[in-house]
Amino acid sequence: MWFILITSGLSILIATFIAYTVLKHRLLRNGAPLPCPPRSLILRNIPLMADAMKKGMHIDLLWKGISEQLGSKIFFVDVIFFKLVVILDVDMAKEVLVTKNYPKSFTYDSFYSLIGGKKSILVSGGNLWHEQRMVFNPGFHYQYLKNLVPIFASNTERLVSILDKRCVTQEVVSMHLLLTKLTMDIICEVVLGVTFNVLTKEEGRTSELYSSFKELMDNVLWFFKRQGIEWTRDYLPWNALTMYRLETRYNNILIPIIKQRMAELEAEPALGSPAPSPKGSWVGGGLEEDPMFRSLPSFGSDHLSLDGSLGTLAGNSDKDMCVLSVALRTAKEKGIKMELDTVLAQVKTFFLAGHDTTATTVSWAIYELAHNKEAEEKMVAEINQVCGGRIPTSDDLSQLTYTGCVVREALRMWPPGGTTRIAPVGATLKGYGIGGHPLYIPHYCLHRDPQLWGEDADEFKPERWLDEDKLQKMNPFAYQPFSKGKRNCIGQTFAVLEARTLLAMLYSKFSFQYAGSEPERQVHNVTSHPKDGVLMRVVSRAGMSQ
Ligand code: HEM
Repeated sequence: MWFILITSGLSILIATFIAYTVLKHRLLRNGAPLPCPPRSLILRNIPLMADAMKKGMHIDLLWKGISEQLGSKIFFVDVIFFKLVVILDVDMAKEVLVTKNYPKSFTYDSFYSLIGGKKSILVSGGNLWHEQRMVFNPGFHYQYLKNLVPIFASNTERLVSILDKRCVTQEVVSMHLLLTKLTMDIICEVVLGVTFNVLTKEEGRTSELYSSFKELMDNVLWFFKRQGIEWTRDYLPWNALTMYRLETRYNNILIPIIKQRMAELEAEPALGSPAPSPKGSWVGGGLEEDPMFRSLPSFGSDHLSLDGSLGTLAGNSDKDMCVLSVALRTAKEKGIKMELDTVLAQVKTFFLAGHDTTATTVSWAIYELAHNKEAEEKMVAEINQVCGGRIPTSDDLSQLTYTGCVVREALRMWPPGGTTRIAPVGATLKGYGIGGHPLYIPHYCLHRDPQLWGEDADEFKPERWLDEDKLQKMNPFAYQPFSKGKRNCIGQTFAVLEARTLLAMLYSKFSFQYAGSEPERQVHNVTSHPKDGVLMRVVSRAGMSQ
């Protein structure tokens, strides 16, 4: 009996595998065949990949290596059940992201429990995506976010007092861990209008929100890293039950708050017609009218039009002004019905996409500045001159030009993510057949390409962002930490504003000495981030000047 069951199970598996392999080759048959590493090259690259991961090198270096060996900026590699098409060419990236704006690929399915499923603004498409982006855009617009600088600042003050103590004890701290918790506190307060004190509980207890998020994330990643058996997560009952338990625990913290905000907005009288659209289009948070971005030479603005207005930001208290309340108000004015599961999906997406990414950016900036004292001193001089020792205002932040260059440069050298799209079956790209398979654009490879950035592409040079003439001549798709086109990052203004606030407040009081192993290793989860936590010894600036 068992023998029959096992052999028929195995036969079904083998037949499916053969059918799938035949099918995937057929899918790519349209257009010219894509370059692919010969089997030997793949085999050579497996130890390379294992070695890279062990050493904590950036995984995208593997794609860079294959591209150089093949002499092609587009190729595919076999990833067990599908072919991954890797694109390192700026013009091809433009076609995928802007000209065709292909939808997100199925590879995001692995993270559904973290982002609330297919209704998430990160992965959805069509009308649902359009509506959600329109409803949430106002809350990520500079005109609104600039009012939230005090929230960024008051949370950062708590980090400052933790670091004050560490200056005395000379204890080494993981800046990445502290910043991850701080940015989680900030995103919670900005999006939901509540404080969870994730950072302060670091001293003793763990916040329920943080531990439930982390447990869910660890579980998702465990399976994500084991591609061959990933399906067992959802189909083996005990794995599926664990996932259900973890997701429910996380959801149960968020749902009551969301329901409360929805009830408050339901009870609120309608505020009349929405405010008129601000000048120009502003997908991605209205960067063109954002003085923070205007203080830097422009580079590659690609804002595309999307209907929307600044919405009505009116509210009486902090919670009325949270991103969620602003979005619910906009939806009400536009007659868009917001279901609980749709709202939950967006809140979870903002939590996932909106804290570790910024924490990683600031961590890398601190790491690079610790290795580049000249840049640090320049930035500190600017911060002292503009902020004069007080807590920065939004106007101050928009004048921090060099600090802005530091943030841009940290994002160039260490972009936390990439993007993966999928083209319909039969699609071609510059004559190559690409249909039906995920198209991956590794931002790291574009940002470190010497052909695009020059021979110093691997060096941290914030000054490169001041060379207006050179920037104007560059292809805008050479730099895309926030991706490009309509699906660019909704939180980019938020992230840059937050990063500038953090750097201004931290560096007006402290300097950081790197205390980790050289070079800092990297880890690749949903995003790439520093593996060793950016260990730092904190030095008080007051002490330095005495
Ligand atoms: C330095 C910080 C950040 C970086 C580097 C970053 C990067 C990115 C990238 C590369 C994408 C495109 C992803 C893809 O195509 O798969 C993206 C999309 C997105 N990001 Fe960010 N992000 C950052 C901060 C934030 C913040 C603070 C938020 C929200 C509070 C946020 C929310 C989102 C959302 C909702 C999307 C999906 C947008 C859409 O498809 O319409 N991100 N981000």
